[in-house]
Amino acid sequence: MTPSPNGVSIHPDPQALVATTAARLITKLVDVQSRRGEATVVLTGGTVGIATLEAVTANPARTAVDWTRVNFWWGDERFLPAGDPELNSLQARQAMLDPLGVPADRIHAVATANEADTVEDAAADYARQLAEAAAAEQLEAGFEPLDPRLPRFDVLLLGVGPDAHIASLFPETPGVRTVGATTVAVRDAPKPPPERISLTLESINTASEVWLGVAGNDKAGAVGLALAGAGEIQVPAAGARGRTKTRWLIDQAAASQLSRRLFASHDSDTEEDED
Ligand SMILES: O=C1O[C@H](COP(=O)(O)O)[C@@H](O)[C@H](O)[C@H]1O
Repeated sequence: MTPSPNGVSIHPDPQALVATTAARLITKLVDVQSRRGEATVVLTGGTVGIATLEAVTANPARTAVDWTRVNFWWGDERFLPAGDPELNSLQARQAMLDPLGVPADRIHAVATANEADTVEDAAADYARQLAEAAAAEQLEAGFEPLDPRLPRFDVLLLGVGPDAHIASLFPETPGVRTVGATTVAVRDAPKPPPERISLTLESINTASEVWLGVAGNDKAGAVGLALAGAGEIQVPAAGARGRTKTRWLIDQAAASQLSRRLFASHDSDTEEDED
């Protein structure tokens, strides 16, 4: 696979990072909607991910987006009962989806532990939801999909853990090694809760744009390794690539192990849209 151009943007602090990412997301959604009418975003959990959604809600420019015509999916979910405050989808609803009035039929959450018997069932159900949306979209829009099992993802947001995990794909685990499937059930995640559902790396990499939002000193090693070209099995964040753009949106602390030479070679913040 030819790597898409990387853009690395370094912000002074986490507050500036999330405010700028929120503004970028709003602009991107306005652009996509003006071309195609509707847009699709894949959300992430985690500190930066949820703070970014809060910043979208707080941004006065949010009204430029037609939120009734944005489809939402998740890169990963924690397999927990409905109502558990650790659910990525619940946090996203509270931070952005509910305040902005996103209609229920645009929100494609992973089944909770009340709705699916096992984490494997939840992963299979999520794959089925994705495939159904892809089939409907292909019928309506009539375009040739990159992967017929997946809808088109305009922007896919990711956080990065201190161990360089993305979504629920942890280093050296079966999840990050999974090929040939769109979703994967995770049973022994090193970060609680142990049971999770994730898009696979090959699904993540069908997105037009992948944005990795990272803040903090504890993430600096992961960012440094990922941008130095580490292997994706050891450093999952290194394997996340958008088809037209991969944006690393980071704060100064997370950038502290990024060599100037590497930063210069990745600093091609070109705007290339495929639509
Ligand atoms: O558990 C998770 O962790 C990662 C990173 O979270 P952070 O709090 O270290 O930023 C997140 O991307 C993922 O969606 C989530 O399930």
